Amino acid sequence: ETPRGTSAMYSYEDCKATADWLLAQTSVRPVVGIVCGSGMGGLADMLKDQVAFNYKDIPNFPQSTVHGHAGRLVFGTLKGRPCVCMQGRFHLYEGYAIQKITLPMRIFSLLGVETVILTNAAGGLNQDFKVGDIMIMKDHINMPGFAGNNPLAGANDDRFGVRFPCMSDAYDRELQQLAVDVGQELGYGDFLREGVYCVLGGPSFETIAECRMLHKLGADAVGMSTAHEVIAARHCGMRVFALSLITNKAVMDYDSEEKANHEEVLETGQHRAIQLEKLVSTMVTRMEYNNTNA
Ligand SMILES: O=P(O)(O)O[C@@H]1C[C@H](O)[C@@H](CO)O1
Ligand code: HPA
Repeated sequence: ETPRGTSAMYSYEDCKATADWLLAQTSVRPVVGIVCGSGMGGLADMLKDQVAFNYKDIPNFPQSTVHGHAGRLVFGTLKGRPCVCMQGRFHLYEGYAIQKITLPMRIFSLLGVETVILTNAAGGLNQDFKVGDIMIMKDHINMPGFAGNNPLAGANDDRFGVRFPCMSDAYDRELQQLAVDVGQELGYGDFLREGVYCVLGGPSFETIAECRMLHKLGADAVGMSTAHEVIAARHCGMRVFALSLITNKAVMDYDSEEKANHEEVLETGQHRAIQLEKLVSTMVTRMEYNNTNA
């Protein structure tokens, strides 16, 4: 009998079929996979010689339902490096099973991707953070995971990875250092930070008491994505780098007039778009790869 909540929802063969379908339609053999956060879809426009697929046309793929997430998988090159970019990601609050949200990571891996760069919009809990800051993720707190909502729950297929993957090394330290170095060179020192991201289920934004609690627990930023993708990506052995754009300050004070809203999130994305693109594209050109295509 299939166990409850099984990750066998998409078997290895299903993922392989989707990857093979994509590989048959493009000559790009991506070594880097990029995931665009809310309002950061412009990252995909950096790719040259694009071959793009609407999610609705890709076998087994879910659909994007959130404003600011276009729903296209874009292949192309970034300064000569073959890349694939998700212009739109999936979230728990859209009603998808967690295995469905993270399916693209397994497909990335089967496409030959070695390194995943994930971006997200997040609320700043750290009182030193300002709107527009870019936070290099050094770690995460997976709140839904505490309640058993982990993308790896269910039968494990060893062809993807081991039953109990380590997460203390989830965020590649060399890539974090590379981001610091590139950020300094580009003159981004004033708004480049590092910190811990906490994922919640959403879609409601946090209460004041929740924000205070998360901050006390060690989170610097709060959002509704990324950590699940990181777990799935690490499970299948890809290197991970992630960053949060602080699009709003989490409301921590009962006297505050601030109210979190998705429009502000998208607007902040627009303001920082150029710098985000420059940071990511420069990092991609400086990374080391095993694949000879790169
Ligand atoms: O896909 P990300 O994590 O960037 O999206 C964040 C979380 C919610 O989907 C939305 C809230 O404005 O932005
Ligand atoms: N909370 C949760 N998710 C978010 C936020 C926030 O304040 N801002 C952008 N995504």
